Amino acid sequence: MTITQTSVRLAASARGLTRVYGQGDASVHALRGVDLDLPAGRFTAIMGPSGSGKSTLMHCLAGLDTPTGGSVQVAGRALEDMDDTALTIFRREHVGFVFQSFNLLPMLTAGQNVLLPLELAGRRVDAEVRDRYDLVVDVLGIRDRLGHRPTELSGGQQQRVAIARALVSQPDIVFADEPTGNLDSDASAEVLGFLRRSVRELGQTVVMVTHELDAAAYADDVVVIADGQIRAHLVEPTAEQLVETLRGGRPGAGR
Ligand SMILES: Nc1ncnc2c1ncn2[C@@H]1O[C@H](COP(=O)(O)OP(=O)(O)OP(=O)(O)O)[C@@H](O)[C@H]1O
Repeated sequence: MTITQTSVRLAASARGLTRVYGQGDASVHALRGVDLDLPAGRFTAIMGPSGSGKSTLMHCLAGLDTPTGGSVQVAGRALEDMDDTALTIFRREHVGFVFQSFNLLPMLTAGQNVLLPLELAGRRVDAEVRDRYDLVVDVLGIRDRLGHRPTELSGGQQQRVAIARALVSQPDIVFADEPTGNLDSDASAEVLGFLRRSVRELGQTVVMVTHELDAAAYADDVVVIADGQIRAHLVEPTAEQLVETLRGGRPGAGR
C-alpha cells in the first residue's frame, strides 16, 4: 500500500526513480521506476532480499548516488537540480547518516564527534544548539561517555554517539544503513529503541535499511522492495503482514 494522503508532510519522495549500473549486457537495473513518499515524523524501515536495491534506493534518496532517471525530493527540494557542491551543502544541512560501521573519528572524543556536523556547517554553538546537544545526549544516554574516544566505547555506545551526531543538527531526515549490523542483540535492541525515541520524542524522520525482522519491528512503517521495485509500503504492519509480504504473498493492507 502506498501512502497517498496529500495532507501528510513528506520528508522525502521519489518519482519514476531508476538506477542502472554498467552498460549493455553487463548492465544491472538496480531501481526500476520507484515511486515512494516518506512522511515526516515516521520511522520507516526498508526491507527486501539481498540485491533488491535497498542500498541503492537509500543512497539515491540521500543524494549519495546519482539516479539514471526520475526525481527525488528531500525537504521539498529536488536533488536533481543540484550540482555536487550544492548537494554536499544540502546533505550537511538537511540529512543525517548512521552507518553500520559507526564512522566516528578516532582522534576525537565522543562529545567532539557529536558536535562535528555543526562545526563543519560553521554553526556557532549558541544556547539553542547547546539545548539540542543536551537533549540528544540525554535521550541517547551518553552523557557519562562524552569525554571518551571511540576505542574506549562499546559498539552499542559508539552507535549511540553516531546517532547523536546524526540528530544534533535537527536534519529533515536521518538515513540509517543496517545500523545494528555490527551489534549483538542487546546493543541492537538498545540502538533501535533510541532511534524510535528520536522519532517519538524529538520528532525526527528516520529511514532505516535492514535485513532483520526484529529491527523492522521497531519501525512504524515498512517499505518492501524486490527486484528494484516497491512491492509494498506497509503502514504499521503486524508481524504476520510483514512476514507474508516478505515471503511474496499478497501485500498486507496495513492498519
Ligand atoms: N556500484 C555498483 N556497480 C554495479 N552494480 C551495482 C553497484 N551497486 C549495486 N549494484 C547492483 O545493484 C543491485 C542492487 O544492489 P543494492 O546494493 O542496492 O541491493 P541491496 O538490496 O542493498 O543488497 P544487500 O542487502 O545485499 O546489501 C545488485 O544487483 C547489485 O549487485
